[in-house]
Amino acid sequence: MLRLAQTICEPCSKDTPPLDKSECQAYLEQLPEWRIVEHDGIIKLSRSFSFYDFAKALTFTQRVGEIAEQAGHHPMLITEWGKTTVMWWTHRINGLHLNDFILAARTDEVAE
Ligand SMILES: C[C@H](O)[C@H](O)[C@H]1CNC2=NC(N)=NC(=O)C2=N1
Repeated sequence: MLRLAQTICEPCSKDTPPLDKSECQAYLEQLPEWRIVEHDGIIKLSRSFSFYDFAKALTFTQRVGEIAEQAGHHPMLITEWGKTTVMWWTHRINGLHLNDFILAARTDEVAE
């Protein structure tokens, strides 16, 4: 099984089909803290990270923003006192793509 965090994101066209449930479940084995949720009618990858205070949550938010910019693939970030919630999905296909799982794995790496 590929190590998600080290996998290179791949180009995604609007005709690319979203991953199906079994594909998502397979990738999710490497992301035990993440959940697949339906939010605004779209299937997304979601995880909340807890922090000591708002400043720590904000620092983490900035780090996730940096890996998103590097990859050209961006999450929804909800930052509040002591917590940041990250949701990944691919807008272009209104669903989940391998890139979302890669970025979720990289998100876990910057949380440490
Ligand atoms: C033009 C730009 O590269 C595209 O709009 C990118 C930007 N970041 C993105 N992020 C996510 N999550 N999904 C996308 O489809 C997407 N598209």
